[in-house]
Amino acid sequence: MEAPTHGTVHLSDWQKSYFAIASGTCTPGQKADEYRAKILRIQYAWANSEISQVCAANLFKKYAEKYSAIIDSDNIETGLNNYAENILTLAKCQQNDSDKWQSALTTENVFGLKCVQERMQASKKVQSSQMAPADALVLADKGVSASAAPCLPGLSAFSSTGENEHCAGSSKCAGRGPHLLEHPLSSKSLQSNVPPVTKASDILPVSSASLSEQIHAGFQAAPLFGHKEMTNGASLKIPGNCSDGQNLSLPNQSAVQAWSGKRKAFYGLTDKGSTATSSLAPCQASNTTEANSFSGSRNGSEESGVPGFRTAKEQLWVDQQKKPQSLQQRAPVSYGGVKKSLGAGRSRGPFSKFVPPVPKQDGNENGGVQCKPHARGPTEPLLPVDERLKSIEPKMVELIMHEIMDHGPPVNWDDIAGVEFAKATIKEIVVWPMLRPDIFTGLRGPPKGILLFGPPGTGKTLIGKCIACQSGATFFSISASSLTSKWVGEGEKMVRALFAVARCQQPAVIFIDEIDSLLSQRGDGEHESSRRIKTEFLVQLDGATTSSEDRILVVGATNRPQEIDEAARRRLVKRLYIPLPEASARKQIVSRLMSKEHNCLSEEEIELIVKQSDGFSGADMTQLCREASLGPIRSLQSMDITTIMPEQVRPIAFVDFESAFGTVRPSVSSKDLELYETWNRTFGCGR
Ligand SMILES: Nc1ncnc2c1ncn2[C@@H]1O[C@H](COP(=O)(O)OP(=O)(O)OP(=O)(O)O)[C@@H](O)[C@H]1O
Repeated sequence: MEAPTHGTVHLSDWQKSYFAIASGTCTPGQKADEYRAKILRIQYAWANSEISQVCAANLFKKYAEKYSAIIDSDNIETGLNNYAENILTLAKCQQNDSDKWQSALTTENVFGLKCVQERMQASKKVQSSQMAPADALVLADKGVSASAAPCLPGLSAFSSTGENEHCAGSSKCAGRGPHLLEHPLSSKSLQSNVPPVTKASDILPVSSASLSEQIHAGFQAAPLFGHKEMTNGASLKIPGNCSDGQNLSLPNQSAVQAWSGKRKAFYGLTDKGSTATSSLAPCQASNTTEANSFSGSRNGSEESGVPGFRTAKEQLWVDQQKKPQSLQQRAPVSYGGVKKSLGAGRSRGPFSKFVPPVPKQDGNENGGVQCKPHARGPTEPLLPVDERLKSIEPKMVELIMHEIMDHGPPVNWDDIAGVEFAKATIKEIVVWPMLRPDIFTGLRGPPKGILLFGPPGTGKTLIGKCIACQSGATFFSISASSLTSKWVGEGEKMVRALFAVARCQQPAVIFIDEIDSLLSQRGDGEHESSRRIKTEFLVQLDGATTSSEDRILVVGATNRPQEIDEAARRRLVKRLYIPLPEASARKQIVSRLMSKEHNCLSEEEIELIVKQSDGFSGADMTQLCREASLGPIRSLQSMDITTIMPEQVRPIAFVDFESAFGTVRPSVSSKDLELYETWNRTFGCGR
């Protein structure tokens, strides 16, 4: 991008800052400032039509991610991780690497301020114990004076967490200063004293102006994402409760809120359902419920190094917990704050109905480049606007939505009997990285493809689905043979469309059953269309056309691993053998299935069933139980099936299993098993 020539931005500045950042010599604060400045420059360039919106959005994403990564990083050397610390820094004007963020407020002068003095006096008089004793004690422990803190009762719990955004810019910071501990009104008095609300103008006017200015400057990046209210001066206006005079609207609080809002804005810009206004409204979190839950959930947590303090990621986690159960299930904890705000921003999971990407309906949501949930009527046309879906035929998206995307019930690890090694490996290499992309980076990053191989009916599909459920990913399940047969001539397009939709719905798991038929070794007789599908698949799998940050996992399953060619094998880096269930797993399957039925099986009888079913697959065991469950019905021979009462059906007994063994046989031959074992020894990643 060409450097804008207007204003104070010059090419040399641009280059200088680039080299400063690249040199690795600048502090995290300087880097953050630089990235923020870059974001502004991008915005100027865009506003002046020097770059396209797409280009601006891409650049913005890039730098916003870098910026967020710094302010979110828990690493002391590379990040400005500590939210409270930064607020404190702002107010104290110490340890601040950026002179842009200077504040006139210091620990030394804060007590000299008239308003603070007044509040101290007032708090002396007020004996009402609006603050919860526990909170007060926590504050006291920290040496923070509530009497000096301009907190409302509703904010008391917040204070106790150490992240009272409202107070952080003023007395909390001061409270941490050396003088406060010796102050007559310090920890003892705060235990019962909560000061009355003070007019905004009374409180610490000194620090407000400069901070507000800086923050306004920082906010100007917002329009790129369509949050107009952030630039028109309303960005620092606190909506709802906060502005009605009941709560504080201290100038310096505003600054701190704005600082927090500014940070949140970076999370909230593209976050589903998170408008700029809400992200700039810490006061909403100051209602008692929020404050209490905040306090409660973090008590004793030392994760961030500040007891009771929550980072933005943790806040996200708490927010997730507050969502209805169904939502939680669909979108489990995502710690990838940066990714969340700037990535696909999906809010649905594997079991909800597919929500096609549609154009944004108003400028304030998502900035128009992301997918957005939308309740679409049956006749309403599908309008893919996501860049990644522009070249995809809508009918393909429809097909994927109806036939490939899985809407079934969730699967837990406990639902899969046995295969402990495979489950443990998958959790480690796939599920955790999908849940914590921030930790599993570089070499720890998840593979793009894994292969589950083994006899039929051993739970490979279950595992694929479980991966999706447990990692909060959207589950796409397709049989490779249907690519070549069902969508004749369209298979290649379907592969492309599938990956494109998955990219919009990431994190996503694409489960491909019978993957051998897609990736079989090339032969002379290979059909041209099959070859094209295979090529397209390998291209997609390689991520050649995708960003390396895409969180899409391909899980291939096969009963014929030996047919997979070398190139494909290499790409499916983790090849896990899913063997026949051992005795303990078979017992688990029978016990689990029987526990849902009326039965009279004793422990010994179950053991006998397990013994007798040696060599059965999971699917065989299920079939055996089904067959046995029909026994009681068959024994009602003489009765009219249309008239019998449910209670007339006797419980399932061992005798039913005995007769079931007469018709249900193991589906896997020992010869096949040998083949799997051999292939596992050669190419498998198991033990
Ligand atoms: N390990 C297992 N634990 C519990 N149930 C199992 C297990 N393995 C198989 N089943 C039962 O068998 C059914 C079929 O399993 P699944 O489809 O996952 O096997 P698969 O290995 O994918 O088979 P295929 O190779 O034929 O596609 C499951 O719905 C489940 O009822």
